[in-house]
Amino acid sequence: MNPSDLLGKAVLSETIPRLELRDVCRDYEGARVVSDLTLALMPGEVTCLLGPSGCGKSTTLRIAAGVEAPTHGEVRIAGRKVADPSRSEPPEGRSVGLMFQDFALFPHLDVAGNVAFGLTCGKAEKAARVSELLARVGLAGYDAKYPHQLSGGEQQRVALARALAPRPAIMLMDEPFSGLDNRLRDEIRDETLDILRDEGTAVLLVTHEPDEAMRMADKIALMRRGRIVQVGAPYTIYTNPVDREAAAFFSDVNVVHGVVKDRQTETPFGLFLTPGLVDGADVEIVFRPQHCRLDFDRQEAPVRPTVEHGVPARGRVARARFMGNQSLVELAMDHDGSILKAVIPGVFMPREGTPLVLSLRRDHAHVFPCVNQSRVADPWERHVEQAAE
Ligand SMILES: Nc1ncnc2c1ncn2[C@@H]1O[C@H](COP(=O)(O)OP(=O)(O)OP(=O)(O)O)[C@@H](O)[C@H]1O
Repeated sequence: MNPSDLLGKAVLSETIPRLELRDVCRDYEGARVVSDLTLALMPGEVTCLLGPSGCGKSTTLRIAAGVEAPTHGEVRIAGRKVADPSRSEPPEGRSVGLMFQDFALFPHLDVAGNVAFGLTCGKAEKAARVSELLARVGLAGYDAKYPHQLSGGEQQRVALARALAPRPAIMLMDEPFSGLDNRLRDEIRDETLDILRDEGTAVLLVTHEPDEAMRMADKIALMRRGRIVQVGAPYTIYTNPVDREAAAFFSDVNVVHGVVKDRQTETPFGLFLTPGLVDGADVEIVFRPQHCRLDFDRQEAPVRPTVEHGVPARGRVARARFMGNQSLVELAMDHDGSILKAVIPGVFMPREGTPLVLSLRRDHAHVFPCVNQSRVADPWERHVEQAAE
């Protein structure tokens, strides 16, 4: 059976989202755990719902699967409404494949029985699909083995074959690789992705690991406290974070504080333009340790400011650690004693107390108004203009 059959003869279009969540909310005991969530998954696209523990990722996935109903909003599959607060079709009618961390193969069924479990076609067709899938996941000839005779990675492959068997239009995966050790995880993750892409399945993968999302996703939907705060390609999300918290979700960040004056902000690293913000607004300049440069502080040949790296600021080494293929140097800054971190490729282990100058890639620095700033009531200029109208 193919996905079109499962969707009641609806033709699966390449231009209609396979899965759409529109303004979905979910309340538990009066508390809203998913808020106004809108998301569309296109065929063959892997979307990662990424966010910290408890932000509502699994709840969103369960609503997409049909295990739970939305309190508000609707779910559409291939353009057809399958759930709103008054009605929610069960998972069987949705053409969704499910893969969870606890992949729970049926222990009393052999591998072939597990893979064939969701198939309703004739015996010969079933056998053909099972062989095809076992070959696809690298387990040809494992048909008669039982789950307890398989390694964790092999069990995971069987779970994938089982989920793919009915050719679901959508695959919903909740931390499916977290039970595997690192090397196996990378391998299985990549293989799984290749298979899902080949099958043209739209994938929604829940994870709290930024590395996993960056590695797997065509599109990341970053969630926080029940809401999607940013959606985009991994590169975009990483290089253009929507705020400090979004930046800090992917790596350590350095933060330098400043106050807006005449649409710009003076810092020990030079001036930053801060258009749209009112005088007196507190801002933070956020940059990743990877985007820092360190130089020795030579009085006779001082480091000059450049367009790319701006003005260097002085500090002394507080700590240096070797991290494998790079070194992490923590610098106590002369201007305020704060610690800023720099990641330097290769081995760079200066002694504690060594004077260094730190500069940053200005094109990778982000300026955000402080979230809990107190100096002005509202940092945005437009509000002041609107109020004056
Ligand atoms: N059945 C339930 N009844 C009451 N509260 C629930 C229920 N399911 C989830 N919650 C709450 O909803 C919030 C979101 O939970 P959810 O499992 O969706 O988060 P998550 O982002 O997937 O977290 P994790 O990464 O830890 O699995 C949490 O505060 C959780 O305690």
